[in-house]
Amino acid sequence: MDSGESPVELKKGKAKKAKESLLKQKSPAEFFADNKNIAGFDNPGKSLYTTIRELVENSLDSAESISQLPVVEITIEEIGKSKFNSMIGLIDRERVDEALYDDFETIKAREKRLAKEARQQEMQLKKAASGKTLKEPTAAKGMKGRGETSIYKVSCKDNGRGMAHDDIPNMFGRVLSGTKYGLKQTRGKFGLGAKMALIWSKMSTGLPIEILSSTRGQKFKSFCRLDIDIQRNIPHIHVHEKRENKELWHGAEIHVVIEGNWTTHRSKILHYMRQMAVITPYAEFLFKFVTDAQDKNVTIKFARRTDVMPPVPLETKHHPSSVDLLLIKRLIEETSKQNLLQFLQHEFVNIGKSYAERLIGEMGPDFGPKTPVKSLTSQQLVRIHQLFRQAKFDDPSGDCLSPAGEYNLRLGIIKELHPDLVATYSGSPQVFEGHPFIVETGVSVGGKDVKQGLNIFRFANRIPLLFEQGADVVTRTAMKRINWNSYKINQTQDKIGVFVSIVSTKIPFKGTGKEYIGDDISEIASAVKNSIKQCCLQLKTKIVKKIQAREQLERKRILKRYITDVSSAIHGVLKETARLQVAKKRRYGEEDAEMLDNVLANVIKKATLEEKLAQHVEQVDFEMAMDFATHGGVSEEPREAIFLLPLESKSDFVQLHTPAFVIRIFQ
Ligand SMILES: Nc1ncnc2c1ncn2[C@@H]1O[C@H](COP(=O)(O)OP(=O)(O)OP(=O)(O)O)[C@@H](O)[C@H]1O
Repeated sequence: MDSGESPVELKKGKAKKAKESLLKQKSPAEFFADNKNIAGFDNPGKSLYTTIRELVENSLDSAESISQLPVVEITIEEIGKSKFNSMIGLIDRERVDEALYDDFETIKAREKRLAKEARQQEMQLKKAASGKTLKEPTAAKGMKGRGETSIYKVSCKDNGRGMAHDDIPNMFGRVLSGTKYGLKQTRGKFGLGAKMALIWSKMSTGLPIEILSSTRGQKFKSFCRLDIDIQRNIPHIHVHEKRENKELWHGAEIHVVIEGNWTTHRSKILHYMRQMAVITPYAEFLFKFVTDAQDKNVTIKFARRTDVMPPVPLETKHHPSSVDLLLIKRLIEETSKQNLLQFLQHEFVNIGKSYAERLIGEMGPDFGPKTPVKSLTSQQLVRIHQLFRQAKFDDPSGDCLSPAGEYNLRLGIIKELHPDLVATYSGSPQVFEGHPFIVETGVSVGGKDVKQGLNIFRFANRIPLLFEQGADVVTRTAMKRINWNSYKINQTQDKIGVFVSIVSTKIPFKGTGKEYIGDDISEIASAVKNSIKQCCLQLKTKIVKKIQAREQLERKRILKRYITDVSSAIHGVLKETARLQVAKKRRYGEEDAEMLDNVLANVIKKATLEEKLAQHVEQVDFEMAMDFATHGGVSEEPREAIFLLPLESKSDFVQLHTPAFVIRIFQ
């Protein structure tokens, strides 16, 4: 068709159209660079925290994947802006136009600030004199103080699996690439963390990331220095070479230089490390913060407390109820199985051969066990998907999961809170959207350095979660759905520790920053509630016993307090009565008369009465304790049958029941 336009006009038209088009594309790297907050890189301080997290979690995943007890060394070296400038060959410049800078103050503004500070100081002094608590004076506008950022070199070294030489550039320089997309309990999942650290370094310092790595038995170490082409989402390699590895070291060592803020996030970073050490007691962590101001340096070694590692989580297959149409299509593309029967049987959990046959029968006449799976039409896939949604399948088992274990949780609580009482509970595997999960909980009461009220510690796939506490399912459940009073625990006054660890093949984090688990998945919310309640029930028994023991002690103490007075009163009455008997004013029976004689002869003294009364109080106390134990006191404890078996086993026995145990005596 002839438009009647000349080639020049056509070209111009096309260029105009291109200019007018609003359609633009973004690469994943560009998207995350623009929205770095959703990956936990909200500001320089938080970015420092998240970078450390991502590197540490990669190191642990890596060491655990080869069943190696992890040793992780983390160093944060403060470089400072001036040192950084000289590192990149930028000469420091003196300020010329002071008024250009954000922290510039006019003489008037300075006078105003000084006057305000003097007023504040005066008020503080007055408050201090009247014994009132003092508030930190707020920094005046223009003074950066805690907000000051700096440049840090973050290094993380581990003894893990290492990476294949050729894979390194993509592992660190292509957003959404990784080895943890399978259905398996791992800390990492998205294929994003390490790349975000690199994107942040590119955005804040412009410096590349450095990786040194070697796999087990490999005679060379791979060294790679790279940054990322954000628009194209591909690695931009500066150096990628093999180096000598005489000591046959295996693991990875990552160095990245980023802007951060140690001052504002120091406590969160240390808190994270401490909690990581709590939930990973089989790992050794060496944490260092190095700066020019020697007194600010930090070195902490979190020693390994056990050599027993939880079993390595296993990769599992999809549960039919958890797959969507896209996933079914992908599984069909990837499967090596030829026909529908084999496909159903081998690519999913909980579909045995006979169940697969029944499912195929239910799909209709167009389907048969021998139907080539790759020939299925889109409609047929929809039919399969619909059936997967409606049919009944056994729940996936939790065998592929590796929970931290009640023992580790208890150890952690004792280490963190030094409580007076602690109870732990490990729930059986449960399921949400076809993914198995296990909730383990520890609840404690009392302890030193613990604040009153609820102290909540959350872990997901053995990662400590420190941000967004208020929106998390654990916090909400503990605050709103547990009636602490009914377990004799005071929610506001007692020092309560709540540790909850959830593991799953899929943790439904809100956002890629892995900061909290929402409160909207009813299966998880009810499992969390149940496991906290189970701990509370155990605690209630202990607390009731403690209260009873305390009351008993108190009763004894009160009774004992009266012994002296009561004894002297009785002794006085007896003496008076004895005198009346001597004066023949009154006559008593033989036994009483003898007792009165003894009083007069000082055989029965005040001390004798005191001693007898004290013995009586002890006796009554003992009888009451026995009575309590026989009538239900001990019955709240879990009972276990103990049997004394004869060498040659006979089944003829009598059974004796006591409140605490059962004895079987064989005849
Ligand atoms: N220290 C390490 N040792 C061995 N492999 C590593 C190490 N760090 C990263 N990797 C590899 O690089 C891949 C990408 O890491 P990255 O942190 O970007 O994502 P991820 O850990 O898979 O997922 P997430 O974004 O959820 O953390 C990992 O899947 C892992 O295979």
